[in-house]
Amino acid sequence: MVNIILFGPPGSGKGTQSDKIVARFGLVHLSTGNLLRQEIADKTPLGLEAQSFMDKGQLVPDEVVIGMIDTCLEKNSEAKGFLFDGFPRTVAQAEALDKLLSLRKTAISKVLALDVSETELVRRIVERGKISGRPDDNEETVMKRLQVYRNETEPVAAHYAQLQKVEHIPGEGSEAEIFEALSGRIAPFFLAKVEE
Ligand SMILES: Nc1ncnc2c1ncn2[C@@H]1O[C@H](COP(=O)(O)OP(=O)(O)OP(=O)(O)O)[C@@H](O)[C@H]1O
Ligand SMILES: Nc1ncnc2c1ncn2[C@@H]1O[C@H](COP(=O)(O)O)[C@@H](O)[C@H]1O
Repeated sequence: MVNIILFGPPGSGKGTQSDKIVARFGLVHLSTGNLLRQEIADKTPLGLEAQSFMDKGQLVPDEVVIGMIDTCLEKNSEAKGFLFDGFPRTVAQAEALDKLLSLRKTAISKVLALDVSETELVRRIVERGKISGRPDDNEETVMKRLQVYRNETEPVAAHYAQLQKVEHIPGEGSEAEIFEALSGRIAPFFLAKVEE
């Protein structure tokens, strides 16, 4: 299996690039943000619990998102690999993910981290807010989300850097350029499988 974490702060282009990556490589896209927004749209108890955290730019409790990912891995047991987007966001989530994958005799292949300046992140999210309808797409909430990212999510990169799994990719430039840079890091995992 090929398991990629697309890592980066809010607004760095993870969702945009995920759509292109899954189309090219056939990985299953697991975006915890999208899964949580679907729960909210469906008005489930999980969605109602998550909404209060999301609207304030806070993280949803670890056990909630880890449970969601566990269920998705189980449902997609035949997948050739996964693209994780917006997960893991805490070291506890990363450790739980490593265990869930190891139970399935697999592991994270690569963490691809998109680097974008804070000014550009805020610009993109405020711009997205004009059409997204997301209550967390405004300047005040994005500042909170960036603070949460620095405090709780950046240590996840250090967790995988210890395992030599992290590569940084410039996240500013055209979507096509960024996609080619990401594809160039993912393709070798598929070539290696063919040569085995
Ligand atoms: N290379 C790029 N240049 C300029 N704008 C971009 C680029 N890539 C994505 N965007 C725009 O920036 C916004 C954020 O992108 P996207 O939703 O993919 O980010 P994200 O990392 O998934 O964000 P979040 O974690 O907040 O959901 C979107 O409006 C998207 O169209
Ligand atoms: N992995 C996650 N852990 C905790 N909270 C999460 C996680 N993924 C998403 N969330 C919540 O949803 C919003 C939006 O997520 P995006 O990935 O940016 O769409 C995020 O601010 C958290 O509240």
